[in-house]
Amino acid sequence: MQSESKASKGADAPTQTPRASLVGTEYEVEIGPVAHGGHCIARTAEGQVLFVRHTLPGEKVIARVTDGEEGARFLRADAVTVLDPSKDRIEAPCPFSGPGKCGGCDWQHAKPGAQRRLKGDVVAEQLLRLAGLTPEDAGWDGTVMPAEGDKLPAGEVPQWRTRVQYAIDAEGTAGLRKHRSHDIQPVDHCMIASAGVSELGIEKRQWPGMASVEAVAATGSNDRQVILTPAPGGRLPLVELDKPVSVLRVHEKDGSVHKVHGRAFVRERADGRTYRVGMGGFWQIHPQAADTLMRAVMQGLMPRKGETALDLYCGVGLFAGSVAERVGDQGAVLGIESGKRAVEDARHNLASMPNVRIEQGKVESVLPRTGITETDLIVLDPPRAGAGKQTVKHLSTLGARRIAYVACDPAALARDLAYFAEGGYKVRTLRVFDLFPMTHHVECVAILEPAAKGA
Ligand SMILES: C[S@@+](CC[C@H](N)C(=O)[O-])C[C@H]1O[C@@H](n2cnc3c(N)ncnc32)[C@H](O)[C@@H]1O
Repeated sequence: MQSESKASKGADAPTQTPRASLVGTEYEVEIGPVAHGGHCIARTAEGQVLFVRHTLPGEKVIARVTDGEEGARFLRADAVTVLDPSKDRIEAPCPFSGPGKCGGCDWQHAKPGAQRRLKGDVVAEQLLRLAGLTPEDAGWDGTVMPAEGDKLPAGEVPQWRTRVQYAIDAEGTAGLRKHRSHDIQPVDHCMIASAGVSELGIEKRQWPGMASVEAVAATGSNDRQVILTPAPGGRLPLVELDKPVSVLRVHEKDGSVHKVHGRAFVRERADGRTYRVGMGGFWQIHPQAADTLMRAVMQGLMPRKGETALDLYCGVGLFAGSVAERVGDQGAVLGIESGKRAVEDARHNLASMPNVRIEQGKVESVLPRTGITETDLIVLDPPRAGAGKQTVKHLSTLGARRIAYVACDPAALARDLAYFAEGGYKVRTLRVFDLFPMTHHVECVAILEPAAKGA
Protein backbone atom coordinates (compact mmCIF):
# COMPACT_ATOMS: atom_id res chain seq x y z
CA MET A 1 0.00 0.00 0.00
CA GLN A 2 1.33 3.44 -0.85
CA SER A 3 1.50 6.30 1.57
CA GLU A 4 -1.78 8.23 1.94
CA SER A 5 0.16 11.51 1.93
CA LYS A 6 0.55 11.00 -1.83
CA ALA A 7 -3.09 11.97 -2.31
CA SER A 8 -2.71 15.48 -0.95
CA LYS A 9 0.57 16.36 -2.63
CA GLY A 10 -1.02 17.85 -5.73
CA ALA A 11 -3.53 20.06 -3.91
CA ASP A 12 -1.25 23.12 -4.17
CA ALA A 13 0.15 22.25 -7.61
CA PRO A 14 -0.58 24.67 -10.47
CA THR A 15 -3.64 23.43 -12.37
CA GLN A 16 -1.95 23.65 -15.79
CA THR A 17 0.67 20.96 -14.99
CA PRO A 18 -0.52 17.40 -15.59
CA ARG A 19 -1.41 15.77 -12.31
CA ALA A 20 -0.17 12.30 -11.42
CA SER A 21 -2.70 9.51 -11.65
CA LEU A 22 -3.53 7.81 -8.35
CA VAL A 23 -5.09 4.76 -10.03
CA GLY A 24 -3.95 1.67 -8.14
CA THR A 25 -3.13 3.54 -4.93
CA GLU A 26 -4.61 1.83 -1.87
CA TYR A 27 -6.00 3.43 1.28
CA GLU A 28 -7.23 1.82 4.48
CA VAL A 29 -10.44 3.69 5.27
CA GLU A 30 -13.58 3.68 7.40
CA ILE A 31 -16.65 3.81 5.19
CA GLY A 32 -19.16 6.58 5.81
CA PRO A 33 -22.67 7.03 4.39
CA VAL A 34 -24.05 5.86 1.07
CA ALA A 35 -24.02 8.38 -1.81
CA HIS A 36 -26.12 8.62 -4.98
CA GLY A 37 -24.62 6.41 -7.70
CA GLY A 38 -24.00 3.03 -6.01
CA HIS A 39 -21.05 3.92 -3.80
CA CYS A 40 -20.25 5.06 -0.26
CA ILE A 41 -18.22 8.00 0.96
CA ALA A 42 -14.88 7.70 2.75
CA ARG A 43 -12.03 10.08 3.44
CA THR A 44 -8.31 9.54 3.42
CA ALA A 45 -6.30 10.62 6.49
CA GLU A 46 -5.63 13.89 4.63
CA GLY A 47 -9.36 14.44 4.10
CA GLN A 48 -9.58 13.63 0.40
CA VAL A 49 -12.99 12.25 -0.56
CA LEU A 50 -13.23 8.72 -1.95
CA PHE A 51 -16.36 7.29 -3.61
CA VAL A 52 -15.95 3.60 -2.84
CA ARG A 53 -17.88 0.80 -4.60
CA HIS A 54 -18.42 -2.76 -3.34
CA THR A 55 -18.61 -1.65 0.26
CA LEU A 56 -21.27 -0.70 2.83
CA PRO A 57 -21.59 2.05 5.46
CA GLY A 58 -19.65 1.34 8.67
CA GLU A 59 -17.18 -1.09 7.10
CA LYS A 60 -13.40 -0.82 7.32
CA VAL A 61 -11.84 -1.67 3.95
CA ILE A 62 -8.80 -1.30 1.77
CA ALA A 63 -9.94 0.87 -1.11
CA ARG A 64 -8.00 0.83 -4.38
CA VAL A 65 -8.32 3.93 -6.57
CA THR A 66 -9.89 3.25 -9.98
CA ASP A 67 -10.12 6.85 -11.20
CA GLY A 68 -8.58 10.17 -10.17
CA GLU A 69 -5.40 12.17 -9.86
CA GLU A 70 -3.51 14.01 -7.20
CA GLY A 71 -5.39 17.11 -6.07
CA ALA A 72 -8.69 15.98 -7.60
CA ARG A 73 -11.92 16.98 -5.84
CA PHE A 74 -12.63 13.29 -5.26
CA LEU A 75 -11.32 9.87 -6.21
CA ARG A 76 -13.24 6.76 -7.24
CA ALA A 77 -12.23 3.47 -5.68
CA ASP A 78 -13.19 -0.19 -5.21
CA ALA A 79 -13.12 -1.96 -1.85
CA VAL A 80 -10.66 -4.76 -2.63
CA THR A 81 -10.28 -6.12 0.92
CA VAL A 82 -12.95 -5.96 3.60
CA LEU A 83 -11.26 -5.72 7.02
CA ASP A 84 -14.39 -5.24 9.11
CA PRO A 85 -17.63 -6.28 7.32
CA SER A 86 -21.08 -4.78 7.84
CA LYS A 87 -23.80 -7.05 9.22
CA ASP A 88 -25.67 -6.24 6.00
CA ARG A 89 -22.96 -7.85 3.84
CA ILE A 90 -23.48 -11.15 2.02
CA GLU A 91 -21.37 -12.91 -0.56
CA ALA A 92 -22.45 -11.57 -3.96
CA PRO A 93 -24.64 -14.28 -5.55
CA CYS A 94 -23.38 -13.37 -9.03
CA PRO A 95 -19.89 -14.60 -9.92
CA PHE A 96 -19.46 -11.61 -12.26
CA SER A 97 -20.04 -9.02 -9.55
CA GLY A 98 -17.13 -7.41 -7.71
CA PRO A 99 -14.21 -5.02 -8.14
CA GLY A 100 -13.14 -4.79 -11.79
CA LYS A 101 -15.99 -7.02 -13.01
CA CYS A 102 -19.49 -6.31 -14.44
CA GLY A 103 -20.68 -2.76 -13.79
CA GLY A 104 -24.40 -3.56 -14.00
CA CYS A 105 -25.17 -4.32 -10.33
CA ASP A 106 -24.03 -2.06 -7.47
CA TRP A 107 -25.47 -3.83 -4.41
CA GLN A 108 -25.08 -7.58 -5.02
CA HIS A 109 -23.07 -7.75 -1.78
CA ALA A 110 -25.89 -6.25 0.35
CA LYS A 111 -28.87 -8.09 1.87
CA PRO A 112 -32.07 -7.22 -0.05
CA GLY A 113 -33.56 -5.26 2.88
CA ALA A 114 -30.29 -3.36 3.23
CA GLN A 115 -30.32 -2.49 -0.48
CA ARG A 116 -33.72 -0.86 -0.04
CA ARG A 117 -32.56 1.01 3.08
CA LEU A 118 -29.55 2.32 1.15
CA LYS A 119 -31.82 3.54 -1.64
CA GLY A 120 -34.12 5.15 0.92
CA ASP A 121 -31.13 6.94 2.47
CA VAL A 122 -30.11 8.26 -0.96
CA VAL A 123 -33.63 9.55 -1.71
CA ALA A 124 -33.82 11.21 1.73
CA GLU A 125 -30.40 12.83 1.30
CA GLN A 126 -31.21 14.17 -2.19
CA LEU A 127 -34.57 15.56 -1.05
CA LEU A 128 -33.00 17.36 1.89
CA ARG A 129 -29.96 18.66 0.04
CA LEU A 130 -31.64 19.77 -3.21
CA ALA A 131 -35.21 20.56 -2.13
CA GLY A 132 -34.87 21.20 1.62
CA LEU A 133 -37.50 18.50 2.28
CA THR A 134 -37.51 15.96 5.11
CA PRO A 135 -39.38 12.65 4.56
CA GLU A 136 -42.13 14.07 6.76
CA ASP A 137 -42.39 17.21 4.58
CA ALA A 138 -42.76 14.93 1.55
CA GLY A 139 -45.43 12.72 3.14
CA TRP A 140 -43.10 9.72 2.90
CA ASP A 141 -42.66 7.09 5.60
CA GLY A 142 -39.08 6.47 4.44
CA THR A 143 -39.70 2.96 3.12
CA VAL A 144 -38.72 1.65 -0.29
CA MET A 145 -41.24 -0.91 -1.50
CA PRO A 146 -40.10 -4.04 -3.34
CA ALA A 147 -42.09 -4.97 -6.42
CA GLU A 148 -44.60 -7.77 -5.99
CA GLY A 149 -42.78 -11.11 -5.82
CA ASP A 150 -39.34 -9.54 -5.33
CA LYS A 151 -39.17 -9.95 -1.52
CA LEU A 152 -36.73 -12.86 -1.59
CA PRO A 153 -34.33 -14.24 1.05
CA ALA A 154 -30.70 -13.02 1.00
CA GLY A 155 -28.75 -14.85 -1.71
CA GLU A 156 -31.76 -15.21 -4.04
CA VAL A 157 -31.89 -12.80 -6.93
CA PRO A 158 -35.08 -11.42 -8.54
CA GLN A 159 -35.05 -12.06 -12.30
CA TRP A 160 -36.46 -8.73 -13.33
CA ARG A 161 -34.61 -7.32 -16.36
CA THR A 162 -36.89 -7.74 -19.37
CA ARG A 163 -34.31 -5.92 -21.53
CA VAL A 164 -30.58 -6.62 -21.42
CA GLN A 165 -28.03 -4.96 -23.66
CA TYR A 166 -25.06 -7.26 -24.14
CA ALA A 167 -21.80 -5.75 -25.32
CA ILE A 168 -19.88 -7.87 -27.84
CA ASP A 169 -16.09 -8.11 -27.72
CA ALA A 170 -13.66 -8.31 -30.67
CA GLU A 171 -13.98 -12.11 -30.75
CA GLY A 172 -17.77 -11.92 -30.89
CA THR A 173 -18.34 -13.04 -27.28
CA ALA A 174 -21.28 -11.54 -25.37
CA GLY A 175 -20.68 -9.82 -22.06
CA LEU A 176 -21.63 -6.80 -19.98
CA ARG A 177 -19.77 -3.52 -19.61
CA LYS A 178 -17.52 -2.93 -16.64
CA HIS A 179 -18.20 0.10 -14.45
CA ARG A 180 -17.49 3.43 -16.24
CA SER A 181 -15.56 1.56 -18.91
CA HIS A 182 -15.76 0.29 -22.47
CA ASP A 183 -14.15 -2.96 -21.28
CA ILE A 184 -16.37 -6.00 -21.37
CA GLN A 185 -16.87 -8.68 -18.73
CA PRO A 186 -17.78 -11.90 -20.59
CA VAL A 187 -20.77 -13.58 -18.89
CA ASP A 188 -22.46 -16.93 -19.42
CA HIS A 189 -25.60 -15.80 -17.59
CA CYS A 190 -26.96 -12.55 -16.15
CA MET A 191 -28.68 -13.35 -12.84
CA ILE A 192 -31.03 -10.35 -12.92
CA ALA A 193 -32.22 -11.07 -16.48
CA SER A 194 -35.85 -12.21 -16.68
CA ALA A 195 -36.52 -15.84 -17.58
CA GLY A 196 -37.70 -14.68 -21.02
CA VAL A 197 -34.36 -12.99 -21.73
CA SER A 198 -32.27 -15.88 -20.33
CA GLU A 199 -34.19 -18.42 -22.43
CA LEU A 200 -32.98 -16.73 -25.61
CA GLY A 201 -29.43 -17.91 -24.84
CA ILE A 202 -27.70 -14.79 -26.20
CA GLU A 203 -24.56 -15.60 -24.15
CA LYS A 204 -24.31 -19.11 -25.57
CA ARG A 205 -23.45 -18.14 -29.13
CA GLN A 206 -20.89 -15.93 -30.84
CA TRP A 207 -21.81 -12.57 -32.44
CA PRO A 208 -18.93 -11.74 -34.79
CA GLY A 209 -19.12 -8.25 -36.32
CA MET A 210 -21.59 -6.97 -33.73
CA ALA A 211 -20.98 -4.12 -31.23
CA SER A 212 -24.02 -4.93 -29.10
CA VAL A 213 -27.00 -7.26 -28.95
CA GLU A 214 -30.03 -6.21 -26.94
CA ALA A 215 -32.55 -8.83 -25.87
CA VAL A 216 -36.16 -7.85 -25.12
CA ALA A 217 -38.66 -10.26 -23.57
CA ALA A 218 -42.12 -8.72 -23.24
CA THR A 219 -44.08 -9.38 -20.07
CA GLY A 220 -47.49 -8.78 -21.59
CA SER A 221 -47.07 -11.30 -24.42
CA ASN A 222 -44.67 -13.97 -25.67
CA ASP A 223 -43.04 -11.42 -28.00
CA ARG A 224 -39.25 -11.70 -28.05
CA GLN A 225 -36.95 -9.31 -29.85
CA VAL A 226 -33.26 -8.97 -30.55
CA ILE A 227 -31.82 -5.57 -31.49
CA LEU A 228 -28.46 -5.80 -33.26
CA THR A 229 -25.95 -2.96 -33.50
CA PRO A 230 -23.17 -3.92 -35.94
CA ALA A 231 -19.57 -2.89 -35.32
CA PRO A 232 -18.14 -0.74 -38.17
CA GLY A 233 -18.11 -2.95 -41.28
CA GLY A 234 -19.84 -5.81 -39.43
CA ARG A 235 -22.32 -7.98 -41.39
CA LEU A 236 -25.61 -8.98 -39.81
CA PRO A 237 -25.58 -12.62 -38.67
CA LEU A 238 -28.38 -15.13 -39.21
CA VAL A 239 -30.12 -15.03 -35.84
CA GLU A 240 -30.93 -18.55 -34.66
CA LEU A 241 -31.75 -18.66 -30.97
CA ASP A 242 -33.37 -21.08 -28.53
CA LYS A 243 -36.75 -19.28 -29.00
CA PRO A 244 -38.32 -17.52 -32.01
CA VAL A 245 -37.48 -13.81 -32.09
CA SER A 246 -38.05 -10.74 -34.19
CA VAL A 247 -34.87 -8.98 -35.23
CA LEU A 248 -34.24 -5.24 -35.44
CA ARG A 249 -31.06 -3.46 -36.44
CA VAL A 250 -29.64 -0.16 -35.23
CA HIS A 251 -28.01 1.84 -37.99
CA GLU A 252 -24.41 2.56 -36.96
CA LYS A 253 -24.36 6.05 -38.52
CA ASP A 254 -27.51 7.73 -37.20
CA GLY A 255 -28.80 5.33 -34.55
CA SER A 256 -32.07 4.77 -36.46
CA VAL A 257 -33.76 1.40 -35.89
CA HIS A 258 -34.95 -0.85 -38.74
CA LYS A 259 -36.79 -4.13 -38.90
CA VAL A 260 -34.81 -7.10 -40.21
CA HIS A 261 -37.46 -9.77 -39.77
CA GLY A 262 -40.56 -10.59 -37.75
CA ARG A 263 -42.55 -7.93 -35.91
CA ALA A 264 -41.25 -4.38 -35.51
CA PHE A 265 -42.81 -4.22 -32.04
CA VAL A 266 -43.48 -6.14 -28.84
CA ARG A 267 -46.83 -6.14 -27.06
CA GLU A 268 -47.04 -5.23 -23.38
CA ARG A 269 -50.00 -5.08 -20.98
CA ALA A 270 -50.94 -2.57 -18.29
CA ASP A 271 -54.21 -1.64 -16.59
CA GLY A 272 -56.05 -4.17 -18.76
CA ARG A 273 -54.88 -2.65 -22.05
CA THR A 274 -52.38 -3.90 -24.64
CA TYR A 275 -49.61 -1.49 -25.62
CA ARG A 276 -47.59 -1.81 -28.81
CA VAL A 277 -43.96 -0.78 -28.21
CA GLY A 278 -42.19 -0.46 -31.55
CA MET A 279 -38.62 -0.30 -32.74
CA GLY A 280 -36.98 -0.78 -29.37
CA GLY A 281 -38.93 2.14 -27.84
CA PHE A 282 -39.31 2.83 -24.13
CA TRP A 283 -41.30 0.56 -21.83
CA GLN A 284 -40.75 0.10 -18.08
CA ILE A 285 -38.17 -2.69 -17.62
CA HIS A 286 -39.30 -4.48 -14.46
CA PRO A 287 -42.26 -6.80 -15.21
CA GLN A 288 -44.28 -5.18 -12.38
CA ALA A 289 -43.21 -1.60 -13.07
CA ALA A 290 -45.89 -0.41 -15.48
CA ASP A 291 -48.78 -1.52 -13.27
CA THR A 292 -47.06 -0.47 -10.02
CA LEU A 293 -46.42 3.06 -11.29
CA MET A 294 -49.78 3.34 -13.00
CA ARG A 295 -51.56 2.40 -9.74
CA ALA A 296 -49.45 4.85 -7.69
CA VAL A 297 -50.22 7.65 -10.17
CA MET A 298 -53.96 6.92 -10.27
CA GLN A 299 -54.18 6.64 -6.45
CA GLY A 300 -52.40 9.98 -6.18
CA LEU A 301 -54.34 11.87 -8.86
CA MET A 302 -57.75 10.30 -8.29
CA PRO A 303 -59.02 11.49 -11.71
CA ARG A 304 -62.68 12.50 -11.79
CA LYS A 305 -65.14 12.23 -14.66
CA GLY A 306 -64.95 15.20 -17.00
CA GLU A 307 -61.48 16.38 -15.92
CA THR A 308 -58.72 17.47 -18.26
CA ALA A 309 -55.17 16.10 -17.97
CA LEU A 310 -51.70 16.30 -19.45
CA ASP A 311 -49.43 13.24 -19.78
CA LEU A 312 -45.97 14.68 -20.42
CA TYR A 313 -43.09 12.52 -21.75
CA CYS A 314 -45.89 10.03 -22.42
CA GLY A 315 -43.95 7.31 -24.30
CA VAL A 316 -46.41 4.85 -25.88
CA GLY A 317 -49.27 6.18 -23.73
CA LEU A 318 -49.10 4.21 -20.47
CA PHE A 319 -50.49 6.91 -18.14
CA ALA A 320 -52.57 8.69 -20.80
CA GLY A 321 -54.61 5.49 -21.32
CA SER A 322 -55.35 5.01 -17.63
CA VAL A 323 -56.22 8.67 -17.01
CA ALA A 324 -58.40 8.85 -20.16
CA GLU A 325 -60.44 5.87 -19.01
CA ARG A 326 -61.08 7.53 -15.64
CA VAL A 327 -61.94 11.03 -16.89
CA GLY A 328 -64.33 9.49 -19.43
CA ASP A 329 -65.77 10.91 -22.65
CA GLN A 330 -66.51 14.30 -21.09
CA GLY A 331 -62.86 14.65 -20.11
CA ALA A 332 -59.74 15.04 -22.26
CA VAL A 333 -56.10 13.98 -22.12
CA LEU A 334 -53.22 15.49 -24.06
CA GLY A 335 -50.02 13.45 -24.28
CA ILE A 336 -46.70 14.96 -25.38
CA GLU A 337 -43.74 12.81 -26.43
CA SER A 338 -40.61 13.61 -28.44
CA GLY A 339 -40.00 10.20 -30.05
CA LYS A 340 -41.71 9.93 -33.48
CA ARG A 341 -42.09 6.16 -33.28
CA ALA A 342 -43.37 6.29 -29.69
CA VAL A 343 -45.98 8.85 -30.79
CA GLU A 344 -47.14 6.54 -33.62
CA ASP A 345 -47.44 3.75 -31.04
CA ALA A 346 -49.27 5.93 -28.52
CA ARG A 347 -51.78 7.01 -31.19
CA HIS A 348 -52.25 3.37 -32.22
CA ASN A 349 -52.54 2.14 -28.61
CA LEU A 350 -55.14 4.74 -27.62
CA ALA A 351 -56.99 4.93 -30.97
CA SER A 352 -60.21 3.66 -29.37
CA MET A 353 -60.20 6.60 -26.90
CA PRO A 354 -61.52 9.73 -28.64
CA ASN A 355 -60.74 11.80 -25.54
CA VAL A 356 -56.96 11.37 -26.04
CA ARG A 357 -54.73 13.48 -28.30
CA ILE A 358 -50.98 12.89 -28.66
CA GLU A 359 -48.62 15.64 -29.85
CA GLN A 360 -45.11 14.95 -31.07
CA GLY A 361 -42.19 17.10 -29.98
CA LYS A 362 -40.31 18.26 -26.93
CA VAL A 363 -42.47 19.20 -23.96
CA GLU A 364 -40.57 22.48 -23.54
CA SER A 365 -41.47 23.62 -27.07
CA VAL A 366 -44.82 21.87 -27.73
CA LEU A 367 -46.52 22.75 -24.43
CA PRO A 368 -46.22 26.55 -24.85
CA ARG A 369 -47.46 26.19 -28.47
CA THR A 370 -50.65 24.36 -27.44
CA GLY A 371 -51.96 27.54 -25.86
CA ILE A 372 -53.25 25.54 -22.88
CA THR A 373 -53.72 27.83 -19.89
CA GLU A 374 -55.30 25.43 -17.44
CA THR A 375 -55.71 21.74 -16.67
CA ASP A 376 -57.04 19.71 -13.77
CA LEU A 377 -54.32 17.07 -13.64
CA ILE A 378 -50.74 16.57 -14.81
CA VAL A 379 -48.61 13.45 -14.93
CA LEU A 380 -44.99 13.85 -15.94
CA ASP A 381 -42.41 11.07 -16.31
CA PRO A 382 -39.32 12.78 -17.72
CA PRO A 383 -35.99 11.14 -18.62
CA ARG A 384 -33.16 11.08 -16.05
CA ALA A 385 -32.32 14.78 -16.44
CA GLY A 386 -35.77 15.75 -15.11
CA ALA A 387 -38.17 18.37 -16.50
CA GLY A 388 -36.06 21.42 -15.64
CA LYS A 389 -36.82 24.89 -14.35
CA GLN A 390 -38.62 26.38 -17.39
CA THR A 391 -40.99 23.45 -17.84
CA VAL A 392 -41.77 23.24 -14.11
CA LYS A 393 -42.37 26.99 -14.02
CA HIS A 394 -44.82 26.67 -16.91
CA LEU A 395 -46.62 23.68 -15.34
CA SER A 396 -46.99 25.59 -12.06
CA THR A 397 -49.12 28.22 -13.84
CA LEU A 398 -51.74 25.78 -15.17
CA GLY A 399 -53.75 25.53 -11.96
CA ALA A 400 -53.69 21.72 -11.74
CA ARG A 401 -55.35 20.39 -8.59
CA ARG A 402 -52.91 17.43 -8.52
CA ILE A 403 -49.62 16.66 -10.27
CA ALA A 404 -48.02 13.19 -10.37
CA TYR A 405 -44.25 13.25 -10.93
CA VAL A 406 -42.72 9.85 -11.83
CA ALA A 407 -38.93 9.97 -11.46
CA CYS A 408 -36.13 7.53 -12.16
CA ASP A 409 -33.50 9.87 -10.68
CA PRO A 410 -34.04 11.20 -7.14
CA ALA A 411 -31.59 14.08 -7.73
CA ALA A 412 -33.54 15.37 -10.74
CA LEU A 413 -36.79 14.87 -8.81
CA ALA A 414 -35.50 16.88 -5.86
CA ARG A 415 -34.31 19.73 -8.10
CA ASP A 416 -37.69 19.88 -9.86
CA LEU A 417 -39.59 19.71 -6.54
CA ALA A 418 -37.67 22.79 -5.44
CA TYR A 419 -38.82 24.57 -8.64
CA PHE A 420 -42.40 23.40 -8.01
CA ALA A 421 -42.17 24.87 -4.49
CA GLU A 422 -41.18 28.21 -6.06
CA GLY A 423 -44.25 27.84 -8.31
CA GLY A 424 -46.58 27.31 -5.32
CA TYR A 425 -46.81 23.48 -5.24
CA LYS A 426 -46.01 21.24 -2.30
CA VAL A 427 -45.51 17.50 -2.12
CA ARG A 428 -48.53 15.74 -0.70
CA THR A 429 -47.15 12.18 -0.77
CA LEU A 430 -44.05 10.41 -1.98
CA ARG A 431 -43.77 6.70 -2.68
CA VAL A 432 -40.50 4.98 -3.50
CA PHE A 433 -40.24 1.64 -5.31
CA ASP A 434 -37.32 -0.72 -5.80
CA LEU A 435 -37.97 -1.53 -9.45
CA PHE A 436 -34.25 -2.15 -10.15
CA PRO A 437 -33.07 -4.68 -7.51
CA MET A 438 -29.29 -5.14 -7.10
CA THR A 439 -28.57 -1.81 -8.82
CA HIS A 440 -28.53 1.65 -7.25
CA HIS A 441 -31.51 2.78 -9.33
CA VAL A 442 -34.84 3.58 -7.71
CA GLU A 443 -38.21 4.92 -8.89
CA CYS A 444 -40.22 7.60 -7.10
CA VAL A 445 -43.79 8.84 -7.49
CA ALA A 446 -44.42 12.26 -5.94
CA ILE A 447 -47.94 13.67 -5.77
CA LEU A 448 -48.11 17.46 -5.60
CA GLU A 449 -50.93 19.90 -4.89
CA PRO A 450 -51.17 23.67 -4.56
CA ALA A 451 -49.40 24.70 -1.34
CA ALA A 452 -52.20 27.07 -0.38
CA LYS A 453 -54.67 24.17 -0.29
CA GLY A 454 -52.77 22.14 2.30
CA ALA A 455 -51.48 25.13 4.30
C1 LIG B 1 -39.08 7.69 -18.68
S1 LIG B 1 -39.81 7.59 -20.25
C2 LIG B 1 -41.51 7.55 -19.80
C3 LIG B 1 -42.45 7.02 -20.82
C4 LIG B 1 -43.85 6.65 -20.31
N1 LIG B 1 -44.37 7.58 -19.34
C5 LIG B 1 -43.87 5.24 -19.76
O1 LIG B 1 -43.86 5.06 -18.54
O2 LIG B 1 -43.87 4.29 -20.56
C6 LIG B 1 -39.51 9.21 -20.85
C7 LIG B 1 -40.05 9.49 -22.24
O3 LIG B 1 -39.81 10.86 -22.51
C8 LIG B 1 -39.42 11.02 -23.88
N2 LIG B 1 -38.69 12.30 -23.90
C9 LIG B 1 -37.40 12.57 -23.58
N3 LIG B 1 -37.16 13.89 -23.62
C10 LIG B 1 -38.33 14.49 -23.97
C11 LIG B 1 -38.74 15.84 -24.15
N4 LIG B 1 -37.87 16.84 -23.99
N5 LIG B 1 -40.01 16.08 -24.49
C12 LIG B 1 -40.89 15.07 -24.68
N6 LIG B 1 -40.57 13.76 -24.52
C13 LIG B 1 -39.31 13.48 -24.16
C14 LIG B 1 -38.64 9.78 -24.19
O4 LIG B 1 -38.67 9.51 -25.57
C15 LIG B 1 -39.40 8.72 -23.37
O5 LIG B 1 -40.40 8.12 -24.15
